[in-house]
Amino acid sequence: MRFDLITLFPEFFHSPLQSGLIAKAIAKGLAEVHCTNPRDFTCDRHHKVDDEPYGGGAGMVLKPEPLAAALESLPVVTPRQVIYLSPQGEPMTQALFQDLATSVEQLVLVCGHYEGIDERVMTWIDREISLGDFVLTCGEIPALALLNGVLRLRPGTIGKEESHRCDSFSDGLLDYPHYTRPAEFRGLKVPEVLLSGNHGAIAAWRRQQQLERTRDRRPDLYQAWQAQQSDLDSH
Ligand SMILES: CN(C)c1cccc(CNc2ccc(C(N)=O)cn2)c1
Repeated sequence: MRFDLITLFPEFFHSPLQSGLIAKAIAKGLAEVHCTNPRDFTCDRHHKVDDEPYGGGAGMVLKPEPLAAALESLPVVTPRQVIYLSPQGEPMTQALFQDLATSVEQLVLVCGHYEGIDERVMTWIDREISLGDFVLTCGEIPALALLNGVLRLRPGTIGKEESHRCDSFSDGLLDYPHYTRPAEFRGLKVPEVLLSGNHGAIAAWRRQQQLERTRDRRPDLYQAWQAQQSDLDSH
């Protein structure tokens, strides 16, 4: 899978792409990541990439020419999606990551800054996606999150396929609590059932934990899950 990051700050991505499972996936050739800086596509003496908004108002807007030139400079690998990260986009979810991980071979991620990009650049954009309902100084952080979440789902990135199965959001419920050695830590014990070796009881306890935690912490997810359950029951 090829990721093209359109960013004014390519150095932002250096360290995150050199550590952890993402670095291993890149080293294994599961993905290649390229950064393209719109500033390299400016023609004026000052390498201007932003300008004041027409119609007035605070902040700056990214100019269309450097962005469009940067986008047009990229190799095209199909199937591809050109994604713009902004607070106005569709929210990132595990389902969205699953969709992207299985449907494209190239992801172009356009990282906005300031107040955003000139609307005419949307001609080159297929999809607008948001990390959540908040504003950051840059689109690089959401782009890194999306790259991470999508690459993680590609076969081979995280060893045991098993670890996808229990993703918090893959079955619509939050995850159950996890424990590891020692069995007692500062007087705090591991729930007996987990030490029992009774796999049926363990699975039941974990499911119960998922339901309780989702009900208590995320009533929105819990209701969606209940609705999905009644759909399943009625068929
Ligand atoms: C309208 N505006 C302020 C703006 C528009 C575009 C980009 C940026 C750069 N900042 C970002 C980018 C994405 C997200 C997100 N939620 O994904 C949050 N902040 C800001």
